[in-house]
Amino acid sequence: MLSRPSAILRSPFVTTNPCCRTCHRPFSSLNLPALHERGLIKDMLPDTMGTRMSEMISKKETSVYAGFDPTASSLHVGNLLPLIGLLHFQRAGIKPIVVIGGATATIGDPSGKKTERERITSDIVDENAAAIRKNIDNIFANHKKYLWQSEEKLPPFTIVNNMKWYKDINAVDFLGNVGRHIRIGGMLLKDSVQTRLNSSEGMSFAEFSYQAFQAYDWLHLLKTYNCFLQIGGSDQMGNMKAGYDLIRKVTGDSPYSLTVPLITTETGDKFGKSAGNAVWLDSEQTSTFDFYQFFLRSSDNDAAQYLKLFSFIPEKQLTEVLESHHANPGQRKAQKKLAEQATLLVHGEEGLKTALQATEALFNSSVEALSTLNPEVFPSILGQAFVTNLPLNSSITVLDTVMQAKCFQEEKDARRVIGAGGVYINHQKTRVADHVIQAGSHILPNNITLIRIGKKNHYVVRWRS
Ligand SMILES: Nc1ncnc2c1ncn2[C@@H]1O[C@H](COP(=O)(O)OP(=O)(O)OP(=O)(O)O)[C@@H](O)[C@H]1O
Ligand SMILES: N[C@@H](Cc1ccc(O)cc1)C(=O)O
Repeated sequence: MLSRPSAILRSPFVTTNPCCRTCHRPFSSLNLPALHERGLIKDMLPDTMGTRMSEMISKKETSVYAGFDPTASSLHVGNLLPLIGLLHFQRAGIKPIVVIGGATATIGDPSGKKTERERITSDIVDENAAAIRKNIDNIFANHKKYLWQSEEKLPPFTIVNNMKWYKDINAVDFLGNVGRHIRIGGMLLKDSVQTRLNSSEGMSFAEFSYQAFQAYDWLHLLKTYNCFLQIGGSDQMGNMKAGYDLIRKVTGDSPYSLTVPLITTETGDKFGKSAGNAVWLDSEQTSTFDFYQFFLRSSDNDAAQYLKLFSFIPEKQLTEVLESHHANPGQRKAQKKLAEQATLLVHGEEGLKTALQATEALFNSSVEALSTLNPEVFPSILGQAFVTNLPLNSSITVLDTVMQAKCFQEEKDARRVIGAGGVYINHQKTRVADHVIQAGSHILPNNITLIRIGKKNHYVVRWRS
């Protein structure tokens, strides 16, 4: 589910290049109206793009940035959207900068939070920063390798931790040089502040000051990388406005911010860390298979919208996919294309191959696909807890196997469900608990056994001789 892009009837852009609706190459130069049409742009500040900014973009006189606080050990699907925004700019020859908020993570962004974040130690922040740097590196590398079908060279991207500049600025200098340009009135008006001030918990000075740090980041990037553009989720507009005001005040120049829509659940909650419903980009936390399945399971409406947001497929091809999908929705062509493109971006060709093979093996009941999967990939497909290594023992029974694989807590439950026909071994129903496990039928050539309880609970045993 996605919050709808705000309706902007009149185009808010000064168009410097024509819409590439019919071109086959995906966005050879930045086409903001086309991105807007795709639903990737929710709001803008200022709310129209002036001639000067359009020119800076077309002459590539600016870079563009988005920031991510390392408050978890992986990014998630929601964070993908600002990154995809950066990639669209990179495709147009504009240098993308990713800020990892090593400093800001210790302060805690109050945007969209009902309560203050727990303080994280700097050791954990450093570990998280290294982990999300890997996510980001992979995404840029996969995009270049699998999704950029052009001879043109992409400009290099930069990842920078904001601790790099904060470690050299002391509090007195920060307040003296930066704080004096930021007006309390504007800070108080932010939704993130108002919500907290009206709550029983109130707000700490640290969280209140967060917007000043994000504002200064932008000023610093403007001076260092000529960065006039910032992208973030729509919950970031308040922080971006603080940066916009600071830059105007200090430099007299006008920067520009764009927000992407927030991906939400059916109940309207933002997909993310705090909501506890994240689909992680790190395959140790959400397997490539589950990642693929998340997109494959989306509703027809979401799939149509997500394809525009999460893929780089040009408009014409997108229309073809959707027309073909609507002609026969049962084939789920839109969902398959979406899952394929998002998985390629995050997990590359290898990840997509594993996800497709696992889908065949688990959901399309293909014993052949199951037998050709590398036993080492099962922990990443199912999760470590659902994979058990067992010694090959000539007299082990079906009952022993399901108990040792921790499919049931009590033997009596295992016997009852097996007797009722609820246990499948390598997709074959098995009703006899005391049958001895046989190589060939129960144990596949890759030395694994797939156990399914009911419709969708999968366990794997890897046999070791
Ligand atoms: N569900 C989402 N849809 C679109 N953008 C998102 C989503 N979740 C986060 N973002 C964006 O990703 C960037 C980094 O977000 P952030 O580090 O705050 O992640 P988060 O998951 O929102 O964390 P938390 O839930 O702890 O606030 C921000 O620009 C934010 O707006
Ligand atoms: N405040 C952003 C992360 C961020 C950090 C530093 C920045 O300069 C920009 C963005 C968030 O929590 O989502």
